[in-house]
Amino acid sequence: MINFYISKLFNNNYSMNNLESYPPVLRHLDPQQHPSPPPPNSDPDEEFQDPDPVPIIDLECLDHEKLEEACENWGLFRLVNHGVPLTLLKELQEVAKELFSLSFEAKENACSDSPVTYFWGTPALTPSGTALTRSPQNMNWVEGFDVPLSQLSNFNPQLPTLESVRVLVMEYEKHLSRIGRRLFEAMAKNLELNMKSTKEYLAEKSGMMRVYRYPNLPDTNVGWGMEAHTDSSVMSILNQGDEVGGLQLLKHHQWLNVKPIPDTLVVNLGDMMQAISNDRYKSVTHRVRINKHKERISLCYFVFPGEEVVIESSKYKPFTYNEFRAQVQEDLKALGHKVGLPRFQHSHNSQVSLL
Ligand SMILES: O=C(O)CCC(=O)C(=O)O
Ligand SMILES: [Fe+2]
Repeated sequence: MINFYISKLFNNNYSMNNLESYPPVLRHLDPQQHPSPPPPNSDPDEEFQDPDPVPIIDLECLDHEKLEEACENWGLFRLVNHGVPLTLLKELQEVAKELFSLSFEAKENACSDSPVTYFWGTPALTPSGTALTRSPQNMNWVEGFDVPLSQLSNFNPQLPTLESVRVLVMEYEKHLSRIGRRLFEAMAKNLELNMKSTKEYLAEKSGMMRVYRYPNLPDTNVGWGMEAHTDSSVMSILNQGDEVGGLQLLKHHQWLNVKPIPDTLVVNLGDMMQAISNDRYKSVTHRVRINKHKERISLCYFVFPGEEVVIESSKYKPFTYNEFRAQVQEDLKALGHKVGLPRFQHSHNSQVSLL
């Protein structure tokens, strides 16, 4: 009976096998408390604006003015002509899907004693990779793998699907570190940062990768795939496939759906870029909504500054990424949410000391 309820909760084509591939907490949804709403004629959550308003940046013919406008007014843009083979983007989506569809226990076992961390319910991890526990009400409807790129070449997973992910991710990393560097150099030029600091800002091995799966649920009011947040990175480069939407960004107090478009990547700026640019560029607030009908796979590559590089700008006290990350962890533990950049602003000193 319970199994019947649970499988009804998920999509009709949602087999028990698939359900067992999810972490138990993502299966426990009480149908009495969360009755499914009647289907609306049109669901505003799933509508995309036409034409798509998100700025498009062409990496092959980089237009500095357009890039500047996107960074200042959006903090997010779509990247085309990025040079990542379409087959690689698709293969990554497919192999990630295959990995997630393994049983929960198989995924847990594959990652014990491994540099890759398997997590669920929150994207907030400690530096050692354990998920920071959330109360069930604040749970994010997501499971994922945290992939430390610097350790991948010595990693020898027993699970064949994880090995396929490793091989593809190593190939993908080459492309994405090139893209991250190229974009950062163009932004640094626009911001007239001196070249010495530009080279120092990005660490040699500055990337990190996360692979996510968001379940589909008929009642999307149960919560968020990923709640509203800003990224702590310099920038984040997202492969959200070409089928299932879910990413939303906040612009002028309104949430806007970012349409999945084949062969494009989505770049969003993070807190470090906002600080480096002295608030000229913005770390965009975004979130992921749950899709009623289809589960969603996304792969996110994060570009970080060197951990000990001091970020200096007039609006912020000098700080390193290590200090920023430690503060975020402290706030998550103490307050349950990230405070982020305001902690480091000159003008917020007095307020922060009262907290
Ligand atoms: O899955 C997505 O589309 C976005 C993920 C995200 O925002 C993040 O990892 O910070
Ligand atoms: Fe994010």
